[in-house]
Amino acid sequence: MSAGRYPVGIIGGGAWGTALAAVMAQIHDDVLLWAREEDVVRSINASHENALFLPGTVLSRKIEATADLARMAGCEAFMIVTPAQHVRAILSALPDTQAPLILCAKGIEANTQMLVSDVAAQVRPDNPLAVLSGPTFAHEVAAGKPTAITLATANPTLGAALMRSIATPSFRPYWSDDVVGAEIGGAVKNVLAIACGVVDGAGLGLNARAALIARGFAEMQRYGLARGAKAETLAGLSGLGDLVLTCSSENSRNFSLGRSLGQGHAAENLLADRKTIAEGAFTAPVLLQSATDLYVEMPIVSAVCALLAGTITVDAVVTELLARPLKSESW
Ligand SMILES: NC(=O)C1=CN([C@@H]2O[C@H](COP(=O)(O)OP(=O)(O)OC[C@H]3O[C@@H](n4cnc5c(N)ncnc54)[C@H](O)[C@@H]3O)[C@@H](O)[C@H]2O)C=CC1
Ligand SMILES: O=C(CO)COP(=O)(O)O
Repeated sequence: MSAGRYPVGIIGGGAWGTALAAVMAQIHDDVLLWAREEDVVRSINASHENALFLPGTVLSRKIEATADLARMAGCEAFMIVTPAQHVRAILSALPDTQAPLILCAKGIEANTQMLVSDVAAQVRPDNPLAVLSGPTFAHEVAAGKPTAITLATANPTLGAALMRSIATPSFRPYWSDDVVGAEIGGAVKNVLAIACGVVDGAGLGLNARAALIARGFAEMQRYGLARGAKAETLAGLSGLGDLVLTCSSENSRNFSLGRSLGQGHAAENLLADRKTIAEGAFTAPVLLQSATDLYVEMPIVSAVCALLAGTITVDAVVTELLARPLKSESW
């Protein structure tokens, strides 16, 4: 990539877009971040903090925020970091560009069952695509803590160029040619993190959590392989790696949503009160529908859907899962 004023533009000023801007500021002189909220733009430009979505992290002065998408036209590559359900709209509104798009949302589009890369390929057929996904809590990445992540793109030359433009001494991408696998790992683990949070909130113990991670991973593999993912991608950073991270920490919004469900709070109230995104709540119903269409069994995902819909209690869901017919552990 040739030198330009903004080597990488970031679209989305939530916690993750802001953390990625902090990473980019370690290696690039100017970083332009588009945020939807004027408050976020003001907070970043005036106080060098994203007080709404990543409070407490002091940001580099190299980061400039804007609410004007037209300003992003000169960027040589884009990180698309809005929630999955808004990627279609934001890509449609992006200025005319043929720059590579690095897709960072973790989810599946409601109604269409499309992965974010499918949406991007449909809306922006002329832009090269890559997916960035892995075990990456935003506040740790923004603080410069060591992090490894999958950068998936079918084109190895593009993969190498993008890795060079985003890698820092503490942020290490690994290339994969398996875009579908990288996306499915990130989308499915969010739903499984809700389930692990439920186990924690209901006080079901660490054995149950380990069982849920292992059986949840079996669900991720069944579904991923049915959609064309490679097994090794699902077992890598963007699959198992991210599953382990988000299933074991209250820092995960998905885990903490599940924890409150497990403590008996109503899903409707929890979702209405949220200021930040718990992607798993949006992914769960479309994932279950997609799995059903593919004849893939996903009992844990199904249980999360029922809990989110408020159609079952935690006690009943646990009884149901444990009462399933005894079967072989492989699949
Ligand atoms: N926070 C994290 O640690 C990580 C998050 N991700 C993924 O990044 C994506 C964004 O998550 P966060 O930055 O954490 O979100 P956040 O919860 O910190 O912020 C919410 C974001 O949603 C945006 N938003 C809300 N309504 C919108 C609309 N109608 N159109 C466009 N944007 C809208 C807000 O502007 C804001 O950027 C999600 O898919 C998430 O799974 C991926 C890796 C790590
Ligand atoms: O995806 C993440 C870490 O890799 C963030 O997880 P949550 O969205 O559950 O907070």
